[in-house]
Amino acid sequence: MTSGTTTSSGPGPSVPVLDDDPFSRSFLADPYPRHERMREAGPVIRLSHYGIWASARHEQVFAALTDWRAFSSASGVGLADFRKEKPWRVPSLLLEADPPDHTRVREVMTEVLSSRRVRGLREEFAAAAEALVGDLVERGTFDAVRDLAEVFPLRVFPDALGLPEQGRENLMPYGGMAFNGFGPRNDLFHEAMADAARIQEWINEACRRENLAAGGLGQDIWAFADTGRITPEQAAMLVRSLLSAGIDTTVYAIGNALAALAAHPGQWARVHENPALAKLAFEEAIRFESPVQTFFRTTTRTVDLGGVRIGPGEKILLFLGAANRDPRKWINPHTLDVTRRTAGHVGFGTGIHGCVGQQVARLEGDVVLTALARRAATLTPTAAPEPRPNNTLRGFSSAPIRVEKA
Ligand code: HEM
Ligand SMILES: C=Cc1ccc(C(=O)O)cc1
Repeated sequence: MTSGTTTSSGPGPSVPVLDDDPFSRSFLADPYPRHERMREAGPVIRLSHYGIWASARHEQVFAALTDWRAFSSASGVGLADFRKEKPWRVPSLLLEADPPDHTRVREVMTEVLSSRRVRGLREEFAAAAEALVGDLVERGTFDAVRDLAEVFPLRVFPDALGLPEQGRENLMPYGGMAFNGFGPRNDLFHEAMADAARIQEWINEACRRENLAAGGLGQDIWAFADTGRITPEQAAMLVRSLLSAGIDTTVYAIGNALAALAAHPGQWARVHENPALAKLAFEEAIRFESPVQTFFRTTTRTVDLGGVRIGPGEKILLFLGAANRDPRKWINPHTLDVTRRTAGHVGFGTGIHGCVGQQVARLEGDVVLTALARRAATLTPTAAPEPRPNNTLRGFSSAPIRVEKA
């Protein structure tokens, strides 16, 4: 990292240029000081390593996410510009589309993942959380990631989706392909894609109507194909969206929440005293250690963002995790506070592409942290969490903890 030089972007003020590589292992291992440098450099900056624009400030990230007309998703929400290069997979009908194409399939997915439908999952999710957490607390020491964060979502979500038991070991690797696939073709990308053909074959099979159990979210999507609201091809692609976004995100989020709460015993004490705080604690953990750190947009015309003029067809990297720690928006942003008012955080994005599965995610976080709050008086890290580098996701591959039974 060298200090930024400036370049003019036209009549506006000169724009700071930084040479950080936000997808390097050093950056991913310790992003927060780098975020601070980018926020302090200006509302919008240039990252010369990739020749892209970027913002790490809440105001500009929020503005870009809500202005889908000027900041498009249809050219891809990763570094790759779909107008210039072939995507590694068929683009998502939701994530990588703009209105009007996006509108109808988003309406269908919103109905499939309605609050009422998600409430109907609570009993089963809570029972699974109580059983798993009960066993782990009896053990006294366990790995919050390997034994809980990686186990619980893979136990409840594929069942809710209606996936067959066979082959579920492909789900996390496929999420790894999706999330590393938003980055540059670095070693994280190539490692994730090592077995791509076989895994994509399994995913395509898993999306077929005949392979999805009755009563699951997958069949709920397919039912819309019978109404003519969507085509069968679209139904399969929407199931693929759930498989892409619905597993790794919650695994990383639950792992991050547990690691953060173990590192802040005073905050855990508050949740243990009042398990109803579990839901808030999970939301604050998503702000504090955002599982989804970044997404790109592509400008559709000359735009002014934070006083900086950006021409059409430009990639801009939005640092959601940095926006969630911007001192211009948050008081004591680097402090975990389970009673904080987290409204406005962009951990689930915002605007028309805001996370359509966030109620499922919140349910998973709530039932796991509630089950633990009732049983564990204290959480104590027994070793530092092991970072798990990923071009888009921030989280850990291991977070060993000891719990004191309540
Ligand atoms: C804590 C867990 C999760 C986090 C942090 C998260 C984060 C996000 C973010 C930041 C976006 C916005 C993408 C953009 O603006 O380009 C998004 C979109 C999306 N999420 Fe989530 N997500 C989570 C869990 C889930 C789950 C469990 C599902 C499925 C049940 C899901 C399905 C989706 C889909 C389909 C989209 C695309 C929506 C659209 O483009 O209209 N996500 N998510
Ligand atoms: C937030 C991540 C995300 C990843 C993939 C998809 C998709 O494939 O539609 C949606 C959201």
